Amino acid sequence: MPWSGCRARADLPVLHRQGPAASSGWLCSTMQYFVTRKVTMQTLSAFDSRLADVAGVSVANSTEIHGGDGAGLPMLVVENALGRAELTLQGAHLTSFVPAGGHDLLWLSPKATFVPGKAVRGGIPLCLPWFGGHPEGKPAHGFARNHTWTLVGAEALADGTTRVTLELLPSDATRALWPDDFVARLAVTVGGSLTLALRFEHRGDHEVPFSSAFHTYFAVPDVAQADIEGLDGCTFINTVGGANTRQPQQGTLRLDGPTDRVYLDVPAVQAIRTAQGTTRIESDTRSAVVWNPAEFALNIADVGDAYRHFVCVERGDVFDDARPLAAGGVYEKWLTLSLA
Ligand SMILES: O=P(O)(O)OC[C@H]1O[C@H](O)[C@H](O)[C@@H](O)[C@@H]1O
Repeated sequence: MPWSGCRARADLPVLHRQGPAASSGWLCSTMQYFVTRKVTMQTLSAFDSRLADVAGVSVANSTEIHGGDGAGLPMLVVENALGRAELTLQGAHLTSFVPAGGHDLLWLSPKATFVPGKAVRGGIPLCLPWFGGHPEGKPAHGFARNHTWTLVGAEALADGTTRVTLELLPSDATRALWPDDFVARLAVTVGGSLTLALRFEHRGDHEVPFSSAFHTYFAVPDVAQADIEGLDGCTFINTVGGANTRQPQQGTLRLDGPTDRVYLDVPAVQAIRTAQGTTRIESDTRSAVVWNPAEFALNIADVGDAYRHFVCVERGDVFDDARPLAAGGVYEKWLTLSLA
């Protein structure tokens, strides 16, 4: 589903922080209420809270939902009759998606921490505006996942889904890592399926290297028994141990140890089949990174032996599939997850 592909009701506009109609009276009379639970959080601005009030979106805090010490991270809960999702404002990072009557498609580590500035382990971190390590030693997977995004839109759509839009703009912290101006937006549509539509506008006056991925952690009962389909015949780069060897995938993929592979030029759709069901992955991105560290996870504090219960299939545009962004260039890609 493309960025603008959802059928929005004409009387339910996206709201912007500087929008002319940001009065609660106007909102009450024109927006359909889907609110399941309202929590006023001091961590969100008054305007953000008002957006949350009008479109089936509630605000919460990670400590309320996931426990743990300290202040935690502000979160959004998006819920309607078709499905329910949770995300942290930090990173615009999905941590849960449950279609009605189904199970959570996303894995959130039982050892996950919700700490400002540190990416949450699990869900869908956004790797942006680079994937993997950086040649100058800047943080892996870019800065988008570690910075706080702003809720700028909330809509109840005519088809019963709910869409929230989050935005990340430059700050002193991002300029230290990425000197150019940019506007990053993520539209998250929650229903029987989950769609993330990413838009990154490069506002610099010169070409820049660019790569990106939806680094999705899928919940599986046992990673050793999960079948990944939709990669047959694709060339993959095996990056385990820095090998960087290339070979074609033959048939269905089942992981049998530490795995870190970059599949290039993949078909639009993959499926993960387990005893629990089949998860469908669709995207207009070109790559799919498949990752599970297996026993190496024992050295990763927020994973440990829980590695058995996820597999990452990260749709994006990375390695050979990445393309630089020209001056003023825009990157727009989407990902849709559902139970098959
Ligand atoms: O620990 P992170 O920075 O979140 O990265 C986790 C993993 O992300 C991707 O899957 C990369 O291909 C892996 O090499 C990396 O280990």
